[in-house]
Amino acid sequence: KEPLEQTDPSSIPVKDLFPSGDFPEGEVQEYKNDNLWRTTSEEKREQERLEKPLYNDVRQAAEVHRQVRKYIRKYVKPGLAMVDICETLENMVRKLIAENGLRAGIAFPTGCSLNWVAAHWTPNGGDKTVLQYDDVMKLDFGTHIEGRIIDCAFTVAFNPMFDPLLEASREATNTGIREAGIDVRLGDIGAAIQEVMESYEVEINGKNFQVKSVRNLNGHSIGPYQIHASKSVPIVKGGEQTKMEEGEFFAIETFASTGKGYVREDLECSHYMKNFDVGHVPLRLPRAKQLLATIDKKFSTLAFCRRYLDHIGETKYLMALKNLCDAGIVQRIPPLCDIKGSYVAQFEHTIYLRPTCKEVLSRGDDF
Ligand SMILES: O=S(=O)(c1cccs1)N(Cc1ccc(F)cc1)Cc1ncn[nH]1
Ligand SMILES: [Mn+2]
Ligand SMILES: [Mn+2]
Ligand SMILES: [Mn+2]
Repeated sequence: KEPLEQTDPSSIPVKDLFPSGDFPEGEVQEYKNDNLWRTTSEEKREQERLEKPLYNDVRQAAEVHRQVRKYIRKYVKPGLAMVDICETLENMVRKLIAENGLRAGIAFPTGCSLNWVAAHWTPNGGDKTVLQYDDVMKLDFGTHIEGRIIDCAFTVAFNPMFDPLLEASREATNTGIREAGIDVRLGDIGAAIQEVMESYEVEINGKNFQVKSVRNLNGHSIGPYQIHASKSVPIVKGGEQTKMEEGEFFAIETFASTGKGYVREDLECSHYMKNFDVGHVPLRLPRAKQLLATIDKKFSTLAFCRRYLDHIGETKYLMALKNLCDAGIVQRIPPLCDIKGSYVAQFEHTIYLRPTCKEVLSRGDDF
């Protein structure tokens, strides 16, 4: 059967567009250097046939990501409230992914960090922030099917003076993706990313800057229901000798800055996430006990934000949430900021190191 046509704005769940259950493959890249044997190995091809259900889950999540961002790019304009941008995006993800509890849905809070805020900012309820013409907004959102997460981000700026800053991150991210591969040292990827990043200079409001790669932000490996697994992918040169391995998912993301190229925690926290390696903890405080039960049921180990607690009907939860954080059960993930007045751009894709090739799962015709 032929895939059906999506409406505009999108309304049909992606799984109904692909009745065969086979979802579009991402961009396939061959591994560099001596891994070319993998492309033709019968054993490796057989291994992939056995992994087909996994590929279709994560490819469905990737197709949802592509369709949502295609609509949102047209929708975002100066003058829109940040809350409206996030809720429009989140409602579209819920529809296109056919949200179903912990089996299919939003994977983490919609990052819409502005200007010198690099990551992990989303408005809390009641926030009045409005998007401006001169803003540099990083839209970083996640989709998942059965806990298989697509973590993918792009930057929106209306003023063309920011184009070279955006291009620096976009080219650096594509360089990181090309360098990635089985047995590649994470530190070597960081060096390649930094070299591209620092080859850019930008003029903003009459001042010249050499673009810096933010040295304390990283890409990361991804596991089932675990947005950051054990490995970090540096975006500057350094000694990281750990290697990438077959069968791993990675978020390759870079951050281009006109500031210090170094971020610190600042502003009110919105993002939270259960610690992956914390088991069952007996709690006496009734509100904390009830909130933990809700988190376990609605988010499990996926990251969430205050607006998501509002969305499921939780109220007056801040003290209980503080209790869970102080007990080490939930971690705060605060906004990460370069110096005030600077600008940061980001591009991010999720890749999978398949037995026969590297698949850029979230690649679209946009970036
Ligand atoms: O900075 S991270 O915490 C990190 C941890 C280890 C290496 S990188 N982080 C993981 C994450 C944390 C909270 C989220 F809601 C979503 C993701 C990277 C990231 N943020 C956005 N996209 N990707
Ligand atoms: Mn991300
Ligand atoms: Mn990421
Ligand atoms: Mn108990």
